[in-house]
Amino acid sequence: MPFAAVAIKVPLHRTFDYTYDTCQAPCVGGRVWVKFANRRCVAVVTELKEHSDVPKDKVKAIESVIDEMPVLSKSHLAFLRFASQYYCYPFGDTLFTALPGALRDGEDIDKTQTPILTLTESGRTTTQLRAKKQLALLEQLRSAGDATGTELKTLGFSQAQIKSLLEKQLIREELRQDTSWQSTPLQIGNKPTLNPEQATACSAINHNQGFRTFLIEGVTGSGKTEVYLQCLEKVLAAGKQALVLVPEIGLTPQTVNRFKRRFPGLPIDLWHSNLTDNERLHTWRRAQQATTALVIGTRSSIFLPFQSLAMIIVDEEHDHSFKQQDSLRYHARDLAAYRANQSQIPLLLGTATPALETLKKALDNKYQLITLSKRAQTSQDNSFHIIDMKAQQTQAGFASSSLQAIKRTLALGKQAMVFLNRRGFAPTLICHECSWISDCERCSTSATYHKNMQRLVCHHCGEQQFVPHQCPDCGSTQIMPTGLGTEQLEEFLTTEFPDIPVCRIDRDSTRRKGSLESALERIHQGGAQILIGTQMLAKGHHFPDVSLVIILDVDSGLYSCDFRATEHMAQLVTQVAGRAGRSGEPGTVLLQTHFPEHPLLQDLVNNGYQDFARYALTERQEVQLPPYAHLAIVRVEATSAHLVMTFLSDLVPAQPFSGIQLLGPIPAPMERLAGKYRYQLHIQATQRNTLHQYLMQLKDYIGSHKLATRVRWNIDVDPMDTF
Ligand SMILES: Nc1ncnc2c1ncn2[C@@H]1O[C@H](COP(=O)(O)OP(=O)(O)OP(=O)(O)O)[C@@H](O)[C@H]1O
Ligand SMILES: [Zn+2]
Repeated sequence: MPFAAVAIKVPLHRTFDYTYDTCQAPCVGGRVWVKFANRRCVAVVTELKEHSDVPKDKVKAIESVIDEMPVLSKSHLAFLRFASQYYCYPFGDTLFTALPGALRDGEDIDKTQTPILTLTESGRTTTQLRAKKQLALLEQLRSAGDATGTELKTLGFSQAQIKSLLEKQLIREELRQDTSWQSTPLQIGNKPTLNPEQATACSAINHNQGFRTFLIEGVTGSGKTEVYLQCLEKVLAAGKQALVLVPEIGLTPQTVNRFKRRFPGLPIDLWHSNLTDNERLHTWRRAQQATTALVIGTRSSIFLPFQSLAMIIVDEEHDHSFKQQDSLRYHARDLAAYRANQSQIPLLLGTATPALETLKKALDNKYQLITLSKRAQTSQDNSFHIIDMKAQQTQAGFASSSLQAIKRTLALGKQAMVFLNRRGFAPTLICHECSWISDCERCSTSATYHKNMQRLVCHHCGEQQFVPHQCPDCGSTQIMPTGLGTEQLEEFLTTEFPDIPVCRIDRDSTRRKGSLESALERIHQGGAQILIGTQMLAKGHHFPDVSLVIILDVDSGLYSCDFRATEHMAQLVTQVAGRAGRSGEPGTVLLQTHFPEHPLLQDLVNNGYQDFARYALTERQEVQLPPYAHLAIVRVEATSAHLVMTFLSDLVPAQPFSGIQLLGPIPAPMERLAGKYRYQLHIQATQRNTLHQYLMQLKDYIGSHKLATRVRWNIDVDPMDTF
């Protein structure tokens, strides 16, 4: 009797056997409907076989077959199996995480047409429209060609604007048959001549055959993207596909347009969290059928089933958004390395501030290191200055010299950028009389004061409270905001510089759809302005007019309990600083700190990230922390602290396991979050294999533990932080 082993979306580390009818045979990698625990659900066939260990009278039959052709190829299944094992996450869950929603629900994949928006005759000539944004949309189609709804939405246009233009018959939707693009010669838009360093980089990459990882360590603005573009040229001209992974906030209109303009007419698809199920399905299918040439996407695009993938690029590889922080806790960069190896293709990792993991592999010659040491459009480097904040008179957190620097910059018609990685008005309210603090009721942290909203908001659990007029403890009316947030900076700078437009970019100011895009557009129009932002403003943007950058708070990064905090601080400082002086004159970067003599800060400022990172690596080696050891964290939470402790203590074996160091159970740095108590067990090993062997056993042990269903637990392999 023939059997099919199938994966089902359940939190179990195994597949399930079903029989099937040979006249309607399933295929490996195809979907079927099965009955599981009295529920009808979609399953993916992972193996067809002649024997099963399930007793004959217990085994059920597949209800019906959905796909005649696999939706997941054998190699893709192998890739997902690897991801499941590596991240200790159930195979069925992993597989269903990778599939787009429509396929998870059993929908048909058999669509071969994509809706495209194109200009009508009158759309081509219209130059007057009352709605500016609609006019901009027409302009976009005129300059960069037809586009899908997904693309336009990524570029900051709304569904309402599209609809309105459709009604005015200035654009129309055409269902276009996906055709092969491989047979038409690749068109290439205007491009600069590479400088010698870029040319060396491209030639090293283009001469490569098979799998190889390149780390392009290029200072900010050194033209890494240009290197990607010129390497892609070769791949795309050969009719092969490529994937460009970008950080969550890196998928800006600028980036997208740059790729579109360079390769006019080429089918380019975008992938990010804001797509509809249908849009995802389209891109999935276009990747699989090779009707798309290039996908630019955020982390989950690593799961797309390309038919002929020939290059993967991870831009800003150090960025934390490549690591998923819940369910399948994967790192897209690390999975990219597996996929590149599996497909025997090159992997390009680019950044000005490599993660220490990546840098170590490059220094160990596992990756080929390519350095771009000069900025592409200016010959000089930015100048850094440390401002000692000890005993300084400050105004809204600014030293007087910082304010003067802003004045000078604006007088020259340039832009100044102020960076503070904390949104809201102030991180706490404090009672002047009794020192009551605005704590979040559900977390061991304070709630941030948001003046515009008149609310206290916990940035960890999202809980909102009204702002009290009187101290809840002593009744005093002397409650004041303490500490700084971006809202406060905005209020202060708007009063200080009344004639100058001030633009704040953080998660609050950009919540409305399209608001980030329009803010970025305003900045790009240039002229004297002050930009205030959190890390949303730090990365990837090219603002030619910014000549001054002020970083207000580096100190929290110097003294944090997390071992990656200094690395993270240095990356952020370097990336933010890199926004200054990107064209013409070099920029000025001011760092305000209470610890001007701190050796890491000195190293960063005087010798740059490259030096800092190499020094930081020797520090990690001394204390045997990643990347010199491999780490996994078991995180457990429940409403009862006792339950969590009992469970975690039970995971610590009586006998030590050779090659494994355990730390814990210890409370998480934020012990209480959203009303739950959180504890952790750190598991560390010098050998990757030892760690994974241990985790395999541990995962099975946890799965069978009687308390496992009464707590929430997860295993985080290669965690990005210890919070
Ligand atoms: N060879 C070149 N000649 C002239 N201009 C160039 C050259 N290479 C890049 N540029 C320009 O220099 C600017 C910075 O280049 P690019 O965006 O590629 O740098 P990057 O290293 O990717 O930047 P980031 O710091 O954002 O990561 C861009 O405006 C780009 O068009
Ligand atoms: Zn909270």
